[in-house]
Amino acid sequence: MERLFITGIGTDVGKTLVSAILTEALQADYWKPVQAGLTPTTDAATVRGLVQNPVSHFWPERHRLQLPASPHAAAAAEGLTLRPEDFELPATHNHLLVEGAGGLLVPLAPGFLLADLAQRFALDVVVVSRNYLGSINHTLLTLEALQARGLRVRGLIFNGEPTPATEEFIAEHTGVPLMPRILPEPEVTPTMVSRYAAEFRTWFGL
Ligand SMILES: Nc1ncnc2c1ncn2[C@@H]1O[C@H](COP(=O)(O)OP(=O)(O)OP(=O)(O)O)[C@@H](O)[C@H]1O
Ligand SMILES: C[C@H](N)[C@H](N)CCCCCC(=O)O
Ligand SMILES: [Mg+2]
Repeated sequence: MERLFITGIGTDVGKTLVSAILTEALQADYWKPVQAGLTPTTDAATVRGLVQNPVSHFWPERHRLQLPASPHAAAAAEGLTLRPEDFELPATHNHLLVEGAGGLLVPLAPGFLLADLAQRFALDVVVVSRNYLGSINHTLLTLEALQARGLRVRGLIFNGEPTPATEEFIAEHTGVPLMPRILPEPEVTPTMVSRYAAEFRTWFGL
Protein backbone atom coordinates (compact mmCIF):
# COMPACT_ATOMS: atom_id res chain seq x y z
CA MET A 1 0.00 0.00 0.00
CA GLU A 2 1.21 3.49 -0.82
CA ARG A 3 1.29 5.92 2.12
CA LEU A 4 2.31 9.20 0.54
CA PHE A 5 2.92 12.67 1.89
CA ILE A 6 2.37 15.28 -0.82
CA THR A 7 4.63 18.24 -0.25
CA GLY A 8 5.87 21.01 -2.49
CA ILE A 9 8.60 23.56 -2.81
CA GLY A 10 6.19 26.17 -1.44
CA THR A 11 2.57 27.15 -1.38
CA ASP A 12 0.43 27.28 -4.56
CA VAL A 13 2.74 24.96 -6.50
CA GLY A 14 0.03 22.41 -7.34
CA LYS A 15 -0.06 19.98 -4.38
CA THR A 16 -3.86 19.85 -4.43
CA LEU A 17 -3.99 19.24 -8.19
CA VAL A 18 -1.35 16.50 -7.83
CA SER A 19 -3.28 15.05 -4.87
CA ALA A 20 -6.41 14.85 -7.03
CA ILE A 21 -4.48 13.14 -9.85
CA LEU A 22 -2.83 10.62 -7.50
CA THR A 23 -6.07 10.01 -5.58
CA GLU A 24 -7.74 9.16 -8.89
CA ALA A 25 -4.78 7.14 -10.18
CA LEU A 26 -4.55 4.94 -7.06
CA GLN A 27 -8.23 5.16 -6.06
CA ALA A 28 -6.59 6.26 -2.83
CA ASP A 29 -8.00 7.84 0.31
CA TYR A 30 -7.14 11.51 0.87
CA TRP A 31 -6.41 13.39 4.07
CA LYS A 32 -5.46 17.02 4.67
CA PRO A 33 -4.48 17.06 8.36
CA VAL A 34 -4.50 20.85 8.71
CA GLN A 35 -6.46 23.21 6.48
CA ALA A 36 -5.56 26.88 7.00
CA GLY A 37 -8.15 29.02 5.22
CA LEU A 38 -11.69 27.77 4.64
CA THR A 39 -12.93 30.11 1.92
CA PRO A 40 -13.67 30.04 -0.97
CA THR A 41 -13.09 26.32 -0.51
CA THR A 42 -10.89 23.71 1.15
CA ASP A 43 -8.33 21.41 -0.47
CA ALA A 44 -10.32 18.32 0.49
CA ALA A 45 -13.44 19.74 -1.18
CA THR A 46 -11.40 20.58 -4.29
CA VAL A 47 -9.96 17.06 -4.52
CA ARG A 48 -13.38 15.51 -3.90
CA GLY A 49 -14.79 17.59 -6.76
CA LEU A 50 -12.05 16.46 -9.18
CA VAL A 51 -12.08 12.74 -8.39
CA GLN A 52 -14.60 10.40 -10.01
CA ASN A 53 -13.77 6.91 -8.73
CA PRO A 54 -16.21 5.44 -6.18
CA VAL A 55 -13.51 3.97 -3.91
CA SER A 56 -11.64 7.00 -2.51
CA HIS A 57 -12.62 8.07 0.98
CA PHE A 58 -12.04 11.64 2.15
CA TRP A 59 -10.99 11.76 5.79
CA PRO A 60 -11.94 14.86 7.76
CA GLU A 61 -9.22 17.39 8.54
CA ARG A 62 -7.89 17.19 12.11
CA HIS A 63 -7.81 20.99 12.22
CA ARG A 64 -9.84 23.41 10.13
CA LEU A 65 -8.47 26.91 10.72
CA GLN A 66 -10.06 30.12 9.48
CA LEU A 67 -6.96 32.11 8.59
CA PRO A 68 -5.26 31.50 5.19
CA ALA A 69 -1.83 31.77 6.79
CA SER A 70 0.93 29.57 8.12
CA PRO A 71 -0.84 26.89 10.22
CA HIS A 72 1.06 27.86 13.40
CA ALA A 73 -0.24 31.42 13.07
CA ALA A 74 -3.74 30.37 11.99
CA ALA A 75 -3.92 28.08 15.03
CA ALA A 76 -2.59 30.75 17.40
CA ALA A 77 -5.22 33.17 16.09
CA GLU A 78 -7.82 30.70 17.41
CA GLY A 79 -6.01 30.19 20.71
CA LEU A 80 -4.82 26.71 19.68
CA THR A 81 -1.40 25.07 19.96
CA LEU A 82 -1.23 22.04 17.66
CA ARG A 83 0.65 19.04 19.07
CA PRO A 84 2.06 15.95 17.31
CA GLU A 85 0.12 13.61 19.58
CA ASP A 86 -3.18 15.21 18.45
CA PHE A 87 -2.77 13.57 15.03
CA GLU A 88 -3.61 9.99 14.17
CA LEU A 89 -3.14 8.52 10.73
CA PRO A 90 -6.57 7.59 9.30
CA ALA A 91 -7.23 3.90 9.87
CA THR A 92 -7.57 2.76 6.28
CA HIS A 93 -6.40 -0.32 4.40
CA ASN A 94 -6.51 1.63 1.14
CA HIS A 95 -3.68 3.69 -0.37
CA LEU A 96 -3.51 7.01 1.48
CA LEU A 97 -2.42 10.46 0.34
CA VAL A 98 -1.69 13.08 2.97
CA GLU A 99 -1.45 16.67 1.71
CA GLY A 100 0.72 19.12 3.61
CA ALA A 101 0.21 22.90 3.74
CA GLY A 102 2.75 25.05 1.92
CA GLY A 103 6.25 23.53 1.89
CA LEU A 104 7.99 20.83 3.94
CA LEU A 105 9.20 22.97 6.86
CA VAL A 106 6.02 24.96 7.41
CA PRO A 107 5.31 25.18 11.15
CA LEU A 108 2.25 23.74 12.85
CA ALA A 109 3.39 25.06 16.25
CA PRO A 110 6.65 26.16 17.86
CA GLY A 111 9.09 23.25 17.36
CA PHE A 112 6.59 21.24 15.31
CA LEU A 113 6.85 21.21 11.50
CA LEU A 114 4.91 19.43 8.77
CA ALA A 115 8.00 17.31 8.11
CA ASP A 116 7.61 15.94 11.65
CA LEU A 117 4.18 14.58 10.70
CA ALA A 118 5.61 12.82 7.64
CA GLN A 119 8.30 11.28 9.88
CA ARG A 120 5.86 10.38 12.65
CA PHE A 121 3.70 8.44 10.19
CA ALA A 122 6.68 7.06 8.17
CA LEU A 123 5.22 8.38 4.92
CA ASP A 124 7.05 8.33 1.60
CA VAL A 125 7.15 11.74 0.01
CA VAL A 126 6.02 13.16 -3.33
CA VAL A 127 7.53 16.56 -4.05
CA VAL A 128 5.78 19.02 -6.37
CA SER A 129 8.02 21.57 -8.05
CA ARG A 130 6.55 24.43 -10.05
CA ASN A 131 8.82 26.31 -12.42
CA TYR A 132 9.65 29.92 -11.55
CA LEU A 133 12.93 31.76 -11.28
CA GLY A 134 14.24 30.51 -7.93
CA SER A 135 12.56 27.11 -8.12
CA ILE A 136 15.84 25.22 -8.62
CA ASN A 137 17.09 26.39 -5.25
CA HIS A 138 13.74 25.73 -3.52
CA THR A 139 13.58 22.24 -5.03
CA LEU A 140 17.14 21.31 -4.03
CA LEU A 141 16.63 22.66 -0.50
CA THR A 142 13.46 20.61 -0.12
CA LEU A 143 15.18 17.44 -1.37
CA GLU A 144 18.16 18.00 0.95
CA ALA A 145 15.85 18.53 3.93
CA LEU A 146 14.05 15.28 3.11
CA GLN A 147 17.33 13.41 2.84
CA ALA A 148 18.59 14.87 6.13
CA ARG A 149 15.45 13.59 7.86
CA GLY A 150 15.67 10.14 6.30
CA LEU A 151 12.41 10.61 4.41
CA ARG A 152 12.19 8.63 1.17
CA VAL A 153 11.30 10.52 -1.99
CA ARG A 154 8.81 8.41 -3.94
CA GLY A 155 8.90 10.87 -6.82
CA LEU A 156 9.35 14.44 -7.97
CA ILE A 157 6.71 16.07 -10.16
CA PHE A 158 7.35 19.11 -12.30
CA ASN A 159 4.19 21.16 -12.68
CA GLY A 160 3.70 24.05 -15.08
CA GLU A 161 5.63 25.38 -18.04
CA PRO A 162 8.38 22.89 -18.98
CA THR A 163 11.88 24.27 -18.44
CA PRO A 164 14.31 21.58 -19.64
CA ALA A 165 17.47 23.25 -18.30
CA THR A 166 15.95 23.37 -14.80
CA GLU A 167 14.44 19.91 -14.85
CA GLU A 168 17.52 18.21 -16.30
CA PHE A 169 19.79 19.85 -13.74
CA ILE A 170 17.62 18.81 -10.79
CA ALA A 171 17.17 15.27 -12.09
CA GLU A 172 20.89 14.75 -12.71
CA HIS A 173 22.09 16.49 -9.55
CA THR A 174 19.78 14.63 -7.17
CA GLY A 175 18.98 11.36 -8.94
CA VAL A 176 15.42 11.37 -7.52
CA PRO A 177 12.78 9.36 -9.40
CA LEU A 178 10.73 11.53 -11.73
CA MET A 179 6.98 11.09 -11.97
CA PRO A 180 5.04 12.27 -15.04
CA ARG A 181 5.06 16.04 -15.50
CA ILE A 182 1.96 18.22 -15.50
CA LEU A 183 1.57 20.94 -18.11
CA PRO A 184 -0.14 24.28 -17.60
CA GLU A 185 -3.77 23.45 -18.33
CA PRO A 186 -6.42 25.91 -19.53
CA GLU A 187 -8.85 24.41 -17.03
CA VAL A 188 -8.60 22.12 -14.00
CA THR A 189 -11.46 19.64 -14.45
CA PRO A 190 -12.31 16.01 -13.56
CA THR A 191 -11.67 15.05 -17.22
CA MET A 192 -8.19 16.58 -17.17
CA VAL A 193 -7.46 14.90 -13.81
CA SER A 194 -8.57 11.54 -15.15
CA ARG A 195 -6.31 11.94 -18.21
CA TYR A 196 -3.23 12.51 -16.00
CA ALA A 197 -4.38 9.76 -13.61
CA ALA A 198 -4.05 7.25 -16.46
CA GLU A 199 -0.42 8.33 -16.99
CA PHE A 200 0.33 7.98 -13.28
CA ARG A 201 -1.30 4.52 -13.14
CA THR A 202 1.19 3.43 -15.78
CA TRP A 203 4.06 4.98 -13.77
CA PHE A 204 2.95 2.97 -10.70
CA GLY A 205 2.81 -0.16 -12.86
CA LEU A 206 -0.99 -0.49 -12.52
N1 LIG B 1 -0.79 22.60 -14.19
C1 LIG B 1 -1.70 23.49 -13.85
N2 LIG B 1 -2.51 24.04 -14.78
C2 LIG B 1 -3.46 24.94 -14.44
N3 LIG B 1 -3.69 25.37 -13.18
C3 LIG B 1 -2.92 24.86 -12.20
C4 LIG B 1 -1.89 23.91 -12.48
N4 LIG B 1 -1.29 23.59 -11.31
C5 LIG B 1 -1.90 24.29 -10.34
N5 LIG B 1 -2.89 25.07 -10.88
C6 LIG B 1 -3.77 26.01 -10.15
O1 LIG B 1 -2.92 26.82 -9.32
C7 LIG B 1 -3.56 27.06 -8.06
C8 LIG B 1 -2.65 26.55 -6.93
O2 LIG B 1 -2.54 25.13 -7.03
P1 LIG B 1 -2.85 24.18 -5.76
O3 LIG B 1 -4.08 24.64 -5.05
O4 LIG B 1 -2.85 22.77 -6.26
O5 LIG B 1 -1.56 24.54 -4.87
P2 LIG B 1 -1.13 23.95 -3.45
O6 LIG B 1 0.32 23.66 -3.56
O7 LIG B 1 -2.03 22.82 -3.10
O8 LIG B 1 -1.34 25.16 -2.41
P3 LIG B 1 -1.54 25.10 -0.77
O9 LIG B 1 -0.20 25.29 -0.17
O10 LIG B 1 -2.46 26.24 -0.51
O11 LIG B 1 -2.17 23.78 -0.39
C9 LIG B 1 -4.93 26.36 -8.14
O12 LIG B 1 -5.89 27.29 -8.56
C10 LIG B 1 -4.72 25.29 -9.19
O13 LIG B 1 -5.91 24.90 -9.85
C1 LIG C 1 -2.68 29.50 3.30
C2 LIG C 1 -1.82 28.80 2.27
N1 LIG C 1 -2.62 28.52 1.09
C3 LIG C 1 -1.24 27.50 2.81
N2 LIG C 1 -2.33 26.63 3.20
C4 LIG C 1 -0.28 27.71 3.96
C5 LIG C 1 1.03 28.27 3.49
C6 LIG C 1 1.98 28.50 4.64
C7 LIG C 1 3.32 29.08 4.22
C8 LIG C 1 4.16 29.43 5.39
C9 LIG C 1 5.57 29.85 4.98
O1 LIG C 1 6.32 29.03 4.44
O2 LIG C 1 5.90 31.03 5.16
MG1 LIG D 1 -3.28 22.54 -1.50
